[in-house]
Amino acid sequence: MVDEQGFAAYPAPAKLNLFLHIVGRRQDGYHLLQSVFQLIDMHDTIYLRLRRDGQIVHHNPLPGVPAELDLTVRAARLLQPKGSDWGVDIRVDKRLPMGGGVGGGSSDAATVLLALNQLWQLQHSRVDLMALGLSLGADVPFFIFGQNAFVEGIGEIMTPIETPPRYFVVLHPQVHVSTPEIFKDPLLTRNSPSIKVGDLEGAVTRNDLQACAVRKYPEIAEQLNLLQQFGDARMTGSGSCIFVEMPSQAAANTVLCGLLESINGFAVQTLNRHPLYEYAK
Ligand SMILES: C[C@@](CO)(OP(=O)(O)O)[C@H](O)COP(=O)(O)OP(=O)(O)OC[C@H]1O[C@@H](n2ccc(N)nc2=O)[C@H](O)[C@@H]1O
Ligand SMILES: Nc1ncnc2c1ncn2[C@@H]1O[C@H](COP(=O)(O)OP(=O)(O)O)[C@@H](O)[C@H]1O
Repeated sequence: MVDEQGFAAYPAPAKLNLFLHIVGRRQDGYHLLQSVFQLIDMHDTIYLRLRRDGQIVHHNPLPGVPAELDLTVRAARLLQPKGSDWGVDIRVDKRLPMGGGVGGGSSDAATVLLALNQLWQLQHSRVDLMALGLSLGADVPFFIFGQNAFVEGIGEIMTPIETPPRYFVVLHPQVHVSTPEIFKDPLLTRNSPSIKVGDLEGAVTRNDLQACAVRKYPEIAEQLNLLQQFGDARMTGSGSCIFVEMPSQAAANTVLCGLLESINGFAVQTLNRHPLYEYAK
């Protein structure tokens, strides 16, 4: 678990939004959504090493993200008790597409909160960590919750749901979708009917953000067309990643192998629980 430099490895898994409906808007302009968040086995790895000088040091900042703005560093700062001599060295092995709608940054932050809560012996409850996480991003509480969930509000209301094991092909069109721009689109559907968790089975679902993303980014439309030959392909979150269900891991791999080399994709399997689920009580 601990490497020769003293770093321990912690996984930060991705999610897919199996659907995403916009059902209203708050006074502050934030949109109210309903979505099923599904954990998948594609992940970043966060390496952490304890320090006792109170410093939080990021050893390999991501291109275009200064260390102080990285969600891992922000999560550690948020958790660090005032005046504490607990510190940490951070390294991130980034595998998840950034700004791809698979929640990579949020999951990195959640993993840091879960791991440091233990390493720094803080004993915050899961609920407290979720509340702290929400100030870093709307998806962070879900990863701390650690179970597949029907998610409402702006991401803070969660009902655990059982989802069957499934396989997906996930493609990453090489475009950066601006989340605020999509939410500002005058053509965005903002009044999808609200559904109840008990009515999920058999409900007709979609991603309401997808139509706006497809209009603005032809690369997403092209790759959606490509995946649609295999099933009900759709976008996750505010994009740009898209996904389609496959009957098996082998079938997902076969589809990936048949794609042009210029297309970036992954074959993934669902997770039942976050790998660090037991880190919070
Ligand atoms: C829609 C989701 C679903 O998972 O997309 P992804 O981030 O995964 O793609 C998330 O909830 C995204 O939430 P979050 O990650 O906090 O979005 P941000 O980039 O911080 O939001 C940027 C801007 O989008 C708008 N915004 C965001 C979320 C929301 N529920 N309503 C909004 O209106 C706000 O104007 C906000 O300032
Ligand atoms: N550790 C991190 N990993 C990814 N993105 C980060 C991280 N820290 C800060 N960010 C910023 O957050 C933005 C959104 O990241 P990400 O979570 O990957 O997108 P999404 O929510 O669409 O999945 C990035 O474009 C980047 O500027």
